[in-house]
Amino acid sequence: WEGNRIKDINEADFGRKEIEIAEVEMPGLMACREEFGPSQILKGARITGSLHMTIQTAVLIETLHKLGADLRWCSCNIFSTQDHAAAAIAKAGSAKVFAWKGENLQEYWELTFEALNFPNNQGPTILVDDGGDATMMILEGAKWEKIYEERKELPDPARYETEDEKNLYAVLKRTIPEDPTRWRRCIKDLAGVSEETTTGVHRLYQIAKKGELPFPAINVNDSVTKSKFDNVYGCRHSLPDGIFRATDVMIAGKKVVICGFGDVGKGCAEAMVGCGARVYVTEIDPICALQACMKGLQVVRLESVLKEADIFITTTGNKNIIMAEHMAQMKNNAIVGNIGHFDNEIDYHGLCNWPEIKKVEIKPQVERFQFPDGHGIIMLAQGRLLNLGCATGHPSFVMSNSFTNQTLAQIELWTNRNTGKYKNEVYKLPKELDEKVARLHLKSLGAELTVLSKEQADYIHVPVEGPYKNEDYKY
Ligand SMILES: NC(=O)c1ccc[n+]([C@@H]2O[C@H](COP(=O)([O-])OP(=O)(O)OC[C@H]3O[C@@H](n4cnc5c(N)ncnc54)[C@H](O)[C@@H]3O)[C@@H](O)[C@H]2O)c1
Ligand SMILES: O=C(Nc1ccc2nc(N3CCOCC3)sc2c1)c1ccc(CN2C(=O)C=NC2=O)cc1
Repeated sequence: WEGNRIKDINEADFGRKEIEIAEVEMPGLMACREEFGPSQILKGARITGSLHMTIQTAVLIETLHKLGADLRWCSCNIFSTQDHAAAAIAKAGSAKVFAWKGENLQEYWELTFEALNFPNNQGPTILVDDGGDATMMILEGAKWEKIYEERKELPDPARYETEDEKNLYAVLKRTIPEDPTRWRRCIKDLAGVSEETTTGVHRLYQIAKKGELPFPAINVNDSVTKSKFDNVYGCRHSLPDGIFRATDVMIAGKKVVICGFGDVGKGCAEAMVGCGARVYVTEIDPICALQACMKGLQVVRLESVLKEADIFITTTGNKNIIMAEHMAQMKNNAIVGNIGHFDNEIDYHGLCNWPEIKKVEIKPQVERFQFPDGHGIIMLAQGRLLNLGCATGHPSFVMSNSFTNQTLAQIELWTNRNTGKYKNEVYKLPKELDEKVARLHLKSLGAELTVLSKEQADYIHVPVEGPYKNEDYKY
């Protein structure tokens, strides 16, 4: 399809049907269209997005488009694109899309370049990033342009360690000689970036700390209405979703171990209690452990429950939580899954290399590993995020909260591109906007907010219209 690079335009109608369903579940985005659409507040903006090309992201894209922006979009993960979502956006012309499920790394970086390459060799004027790859391409591109200007040659991409780096620099090596000032022009044109996740935000703070951030950045990840929704409510919904789709196991009456009792662990434990399980928690942090006790949960060491628990879920964001040695001691057909960090909470590699282990794929993303003694364990999503591998990630309503933050952040960056309000630093959205995101999601749930009297507002020292909490309030 002219100007797009997607898998199959024939999936567009299916995508459109799912987008229309998702819109009803994304009231915050629909409210933004109502409020900011008439004024075309993003008119003139060129937005590049590097964020999972899913049905929910399609609703974000069409919201930004309806606010007047011109968009080009790629995914931030080689597997996360839903091809029917990409096709629907391409067919509607809401954005030019450069993404398909199952990209290789060379394609991934070529597609990221395409998303950054507007007509007439222009770059974006605002950026939506998830994990920081688009930001990195721009910053590394500007760095390599200076090298090229001085030496009239560029380093060999093969010098880099990872396949990721090799492929990123291969794109830069090809494109810089064609237009040796592109990336510096892009930086000059950019009003800023709004970053979706912890990883990307961490990278931005590191760059800013070195004084090397050349445009403003808004940390969407740490909006309460983003992180609590992603971490607590998103996982509370999608953990059982993934387990049910993968195993059809009856959770009620079973012993479930949740490793980690942070935001994700709290959501997961609550879901498992709701399913009628007996829930055990492992923790390193005494405060989180005490919180688990206050919920009536048993705080244990993993080693103490290996032989009796039925389901083990890691949520720690740490590595080496469940090792092959642990799984060798588990009861027959114990279920093991991860919903925390990418793929190193569970020792999947060690399990695959256990002497005389037998691996049988029950169905995609569900494997049974049988030990020499005949007992086996059921591994979900190869130890990767089971809510993505075995289900469809977070539900639309959860993403509506995240993406309404993204939309408000894009408006902030664009409308303040010439006001000097934002310096080349990393900002969180003001609490008023965080509260606004929450407000935009109440009506569809039938919630009725109470309004403070002036006297009450003065009594608790807050404005009648908010913000209602101070910056370090723990929701
Ligand atoms: N799958 C998803 O959709 C999804 C969504 C949001 C977050 N996450 C990921 O989940 C992870 C956790 O996120 P979070 O917001 O809950 O973080 P968090 O820091 O709030 O919680 C992690 C908890 O694990 C505990 N922990 C660390 N090491 C441990 C160990 N060895 N044993 C037991 N407990 C240990 C910590 O004390 C902490 O309480 C992160 O990697 C995050 O990126 C995944
Ligand atoms: O990462 C995401 N998705 C994803 C899907 C499949 C997949 N398959 C993989 N592999 C690994 C190697 O072996 C083959 C299989 S990795 C992988 C990743 C992802 C994250 C957040 C949102 C945010 N989100 C929602 O949750 C809902 N809408 C959203 O935009 C989406 C996808």
